[in-house]
Amino acid sequence: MSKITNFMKITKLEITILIDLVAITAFILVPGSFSHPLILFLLILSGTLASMSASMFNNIYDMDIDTKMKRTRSRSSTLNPGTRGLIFSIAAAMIVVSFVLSSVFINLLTALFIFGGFLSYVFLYTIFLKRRTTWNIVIGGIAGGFPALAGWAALTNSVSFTSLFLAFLVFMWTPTHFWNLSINNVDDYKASHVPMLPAIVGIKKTEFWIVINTVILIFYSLIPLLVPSIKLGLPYIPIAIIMDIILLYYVLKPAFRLYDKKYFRKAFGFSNMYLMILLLVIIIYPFI
Ligand code: HEM
Ligand SMILES: CC(C)=CCC/C(C)=C/CC/C(C)=C/COP(=O)(O)OP(=O)(O)O
Repeated sequence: MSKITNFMKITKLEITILIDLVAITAFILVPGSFSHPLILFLLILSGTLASMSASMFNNIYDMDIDTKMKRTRSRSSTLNPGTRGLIFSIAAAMIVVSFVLSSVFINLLTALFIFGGFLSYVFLYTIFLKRRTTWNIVIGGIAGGFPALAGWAALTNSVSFTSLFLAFLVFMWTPTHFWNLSINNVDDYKASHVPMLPAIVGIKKTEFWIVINTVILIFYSLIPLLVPSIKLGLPYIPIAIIMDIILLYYVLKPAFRLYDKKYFRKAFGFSNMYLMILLLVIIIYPFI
């Protein structure tokens, strides 16, 4: 049992679940989506394989720094020089199966969007940006937008204002999501020379940029009020306003509590809740 749980650790399954929820949300928003359960199943399967594969390649590439960081060093029990070859082969097989399944049984555009998420996470973020610039997670955050484009394209073979809105919502959400977490691991990032924002500019400046990014995210989340063609269901706006207010409370609190790291951890935790609840409200509405 521990072999399976350890293997799941290097696939970052908890992240993949929220990534899948992004794709499912975009899929559900397409009129008539309920009559295509098989396409939805294939979308989730292809996206899950790609996301897990990307996470495995990320962990293989980051083996040198992951052993130096408290949060990630336990991965070496599963991923180490002895198992790297096997895990590389499994990850490679997963992304190939993902691309074949999505391109053959859904459509090429969806397969390209899923593959785009894989490429942007593995190459743009992990290999090119992560160890070079404090903009790493801002630009690398586009990886999280691809599932929304894939979810809409699975049934329409196209892009829309709605799928673009969802893609950029995840993109805008990512810095608030990750910078709160990174503050709790700032010493790790300094030790491994990864230029995450708090490791370079300090905690107070990072809190400033978290608040700025969150204010922009809040205004962005309410854009459907101004763009009628982005139809997310009646409950979206009122729930978004409530979630925006609570998110702002969580991201401002550290500044009023002497930048105590536990409040950044709470803000990180709520940021995941924030995105999950906004997505679930959109998914559940058509069923009520
Ligand atoms: C470049 C963009 C991103 C970065 C750098 C990032 C970074 C991280 C890191 C370092 C963790 C902690 C993982 C661990 O300790 O094992 C994490 C957790 C997580 N991330 Fe992100 N993330 C990004 C984008 C996303 C996206 C797009 C999603 C989903 C839409 C997402 C969802 C999650 C979830 C659900 C967790 C687990 C939270 C928990 O364990 O409670 N992340 N992220
Ligand atoms: C459609 C598709 C495949 C999309 C992929 C999107 C995706 C998996 C985004 C997640 C990005 C992420 C968790 C980065 C963290 O890596 P890190 O190296 O900073 O985290 P670590 O230090 O925990 O390894």
